[in-house]
Amino acid sequence: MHITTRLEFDAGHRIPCHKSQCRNLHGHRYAIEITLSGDIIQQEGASENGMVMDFSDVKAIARRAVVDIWDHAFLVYKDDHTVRSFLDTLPDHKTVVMNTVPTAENMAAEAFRILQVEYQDTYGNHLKLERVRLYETPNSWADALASGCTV
Ligand SMILES: Nc1nc2c(c(=O)[nH]1)N=C([C@H](O)[C@H](O)COP(=O)(O)OP(=O)(O)OP(=O)(O)O)CN2
Ligand SMILES: [Zn+2]
Repeated sequence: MHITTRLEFDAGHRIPCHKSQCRNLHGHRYAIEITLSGDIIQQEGASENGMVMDFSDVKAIARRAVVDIWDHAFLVYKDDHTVRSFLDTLPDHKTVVMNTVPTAENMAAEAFRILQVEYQDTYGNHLKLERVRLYETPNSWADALASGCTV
């Protein structure tokens, strides 16, 4: 069985060497979808009975490990020295320095890497993170998959 839940957040970024508009500082209303697989829990009387994992628990983990860190932050590539220097001048600014250029692909890969270890199989139901889908706009997204082909 597969389950998916979705969270949204706002963040700023730029793609420093982009051929067009995306080299400018701008922001998105991002959405992140978390897909887990596992057996349906069969434990009479348990809160999770009939579920792969409680959606609220899936979201709480994603919020703590990724969404709350990226929300209302500016995501800056570590080698984007111009913007990093500027951001450093802003007192108490929420800046997240990324090891890769903050494209949808790299953000999906990074979120997958972070979340993979967060979803623990506490019911012995083979719980596994299968996919992180990161929407940069309503029309464009990237998938990081457990198979590793896009991570
Ligand atoms: N493969 C990728 N291509 C682009 C990315 C990316 O992360 N991966 N990012 C950008 C820019 O960040 C840009 O902000 C988004 O580009 P685009 O989809 O063209 O934005 P629009 O607002 O024009 O989207 P519409 O859906 O057409 O309104 C560029 N490319
Ligand atoms: Zn963008």
